[in-house]
Amino acid sequence: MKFVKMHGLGNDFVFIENKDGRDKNFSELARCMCKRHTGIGADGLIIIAGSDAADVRMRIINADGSEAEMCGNGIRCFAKYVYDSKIITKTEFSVETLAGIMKPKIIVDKNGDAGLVTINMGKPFTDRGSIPMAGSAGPVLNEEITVGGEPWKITSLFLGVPHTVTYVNDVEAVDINKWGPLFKTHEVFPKNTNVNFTELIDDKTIKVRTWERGAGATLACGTGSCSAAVSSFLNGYTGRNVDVQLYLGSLHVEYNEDDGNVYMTGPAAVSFTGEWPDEV
Ligand SMILES: N[C@@H](CCC[C@H](N)C(=O)O)C(=O)O
Repeated sequence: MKFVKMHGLGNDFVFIENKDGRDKNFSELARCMCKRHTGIGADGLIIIAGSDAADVRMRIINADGSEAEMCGNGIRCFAKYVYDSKIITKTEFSVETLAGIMKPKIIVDKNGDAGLVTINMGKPFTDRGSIPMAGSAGPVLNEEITVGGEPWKITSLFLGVPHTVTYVNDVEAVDINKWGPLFKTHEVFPKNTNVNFTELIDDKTIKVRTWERGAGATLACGTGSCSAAVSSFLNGYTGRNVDVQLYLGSLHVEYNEDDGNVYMTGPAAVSFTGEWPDEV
């Protein structure tokens, strides 16, 4: 089985094409491929498949074998993959995901390949009941919960996947491997949560470190960056346009005033290609 290893600012994925088109359970394959020491090593497995509802379909299986609804860094890589390999020849197209239809826009580089990619991530939802934020009261801002015996203020929302944002003075000082799992399984999150420890730099810049459901601490999280940007705007800390600083670079996020959608722009890169034995 041919695979391509890609990453979006260090959030890394194995890509395979589901050529026969049948829906399969890819959990075990994801667990084996994603293992850092005995596999290819990745935060998730992404499957490229055909779609009746959009130009193409993306499935994302986390490193632990659980399937996520969406993946922000993954879909930028996905867009580069399908554009550079000519599965899709348009620079603007639609991708079916479990979180709905996403719309990538490719910015073509000087070699004719996909360079930066902008994704229309759709509208944020309130977290717990999946109520659209537009026209509703929106999420509860800075709600206090007790995690690991300590009080934390959180803003939770659903932007492709469930996210919680909590503000800290210094993200580097937070032991995210300690706190991440405690947030993830907290009783207030029926589908578990990803958690984004967020430091405010100025009204146009935030710094985010994410602990992900299904993958643990990652170098970047696209849906998490978007959630932290939306939360920062709703809390009155930033404007609608924010640069999100991550370990290996930045994502630009715009929470558009006119259409209520969230637009994320950032890089996507191929690390290497290879063959994986078919018998897992
Ligand atoms: N890294 C991703 C999010 C992947 C899904 C997440 N682990 C979940 O299960 O919710 C991103 O860039 O958005």
